[in-house]
Amino acid sequence: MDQLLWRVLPLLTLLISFSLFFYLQSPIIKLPGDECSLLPYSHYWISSKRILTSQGFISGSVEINEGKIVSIVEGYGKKDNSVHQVIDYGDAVVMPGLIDVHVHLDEPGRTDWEGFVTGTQAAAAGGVTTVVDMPLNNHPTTMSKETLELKLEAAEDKIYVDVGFWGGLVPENAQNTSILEGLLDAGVLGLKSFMCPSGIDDFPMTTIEHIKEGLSVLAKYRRPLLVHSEIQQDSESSSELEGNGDPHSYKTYLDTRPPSWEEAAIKELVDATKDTRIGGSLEGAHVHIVHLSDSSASLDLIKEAKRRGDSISIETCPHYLTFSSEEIPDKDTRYKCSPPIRDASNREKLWEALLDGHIDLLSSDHSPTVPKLKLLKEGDFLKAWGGISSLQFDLPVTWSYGKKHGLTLEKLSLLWSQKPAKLAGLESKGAIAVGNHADIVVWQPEVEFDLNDDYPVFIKHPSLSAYMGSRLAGKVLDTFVRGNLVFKDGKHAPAACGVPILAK
Ligand SMILES: NC(=O)NC(NC(N)=O)C(=O)[O-]
Ligand SMILES: [Zn+2]
Ligand SMILES: [Zn+2]
Repeated sequence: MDQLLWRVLPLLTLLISFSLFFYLQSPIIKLPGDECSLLPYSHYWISSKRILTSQGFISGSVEINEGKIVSIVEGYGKKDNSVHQVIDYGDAVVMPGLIDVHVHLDEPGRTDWEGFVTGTQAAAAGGVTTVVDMPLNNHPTTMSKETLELKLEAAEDKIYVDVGFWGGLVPENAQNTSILEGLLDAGVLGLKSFMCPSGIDDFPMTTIEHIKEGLSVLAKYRRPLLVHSEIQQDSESSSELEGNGDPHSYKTYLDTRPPSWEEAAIKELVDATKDTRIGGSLEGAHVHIVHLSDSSASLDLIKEAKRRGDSISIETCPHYLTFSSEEIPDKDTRYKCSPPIRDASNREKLWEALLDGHIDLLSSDHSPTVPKLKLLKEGDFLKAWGGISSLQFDLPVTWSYGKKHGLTLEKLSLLWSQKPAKLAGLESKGAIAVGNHADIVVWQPEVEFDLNDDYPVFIKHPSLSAYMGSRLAGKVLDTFVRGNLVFKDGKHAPAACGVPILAK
């Protein structure tokens, strides 16, 4: 009997110490009712042969505990599944989650257009772990502390990924800097303004004088101003064409918004940004040109400003890199946006600028509406709502077209995670690095899929997206936001546990 005991005892001790080990790790066991994550633990390792860290690709594991990345270990297969909670992704790519800094979520006020639930579920399904919401299309527009508070209230328990907010710079608050300071103190990550009509009555356009006022306030806060850079030109040709062309033809619309609109706005902006240089009167302020379409004179002006040392950056969007005006079918208003999608040679020059680093980052400018206002049946390009619907497809669209142009995964991540994090001032996001939020997308660049009616699309109005019907490469498997597995195999976590991001 004694002998038997001596044989069993070491085994028993081993068993007890194992159980104790797991018990002590037990923050990994979440409280019942915590429905933020599809994982039952919060301390675990992600392993893969292709992990894109801030130091480049490694084969190995990322340790995640309580929402943060706590260690990164090289050597795939080194983590023993029987001792640790390991999620082994094989050769799927593990990359920082995408940060989409230009999204119109339209809530409160126009939840029938999009909304926090649908928009952020679409983001999670597309590997986008943070979105920054635009101050317009929601009603009221976000241009004061009070209207930001309405946004925050509306977002409560509805966001599946983290959400930051841009505030609006409009004539009213540009002339009353205490409203502007109140808005910035309340936590918007920066401001956004339009140099042409925005299409929304309670978001009026700003002149360069308003913009300079805004920049002088922003300089103190060291936060950026994002500008929709088009100024309407009263050239005879544009007004003539607006009246006379066939509204069902895309070219009619294209001709009403020539590149000279973008050029005129950017000319005024780069004149102002010379003061953002070190030692200048606007040092600390930064101008970010949103959704650049014109890859000729407008781009040259910005390149020159950058060379001089101005604090200025540019984004473009996948639709300008994917589509071309020649290919847009008559009456297909899904492609209408401003500035407009231009011809194929313009698109190729945009790719060149993107790959050469002259264009800093990518964003979706996801700007949906209700199908009725997109006039899909009538097909009237002049009257239809301008805006592209694409949030869920940022990653596969960029990759599908980008790889043909020589885009690498490293560059893709720079454009979609690292640079956007920098623009929005999100210091703990945008890279897989120790100490950062565990915001991660796991995806298979080589896997193709058809974006057809059977595909699970979470944006509110899939029929408005010009990408529907296309075949894309790059399948998102899983998405983690601050360590919570928020999306897996087509399903979201039961609760919406994204966090509103406010600047301090
Ligand atoms: N009111 C809008 O959402 N406008 C948007 N519309 C586009 N891009 O067509 C935009 O970002 O300018
Ligand atoms: Zn715009
Ligand atoms: Zn927009």
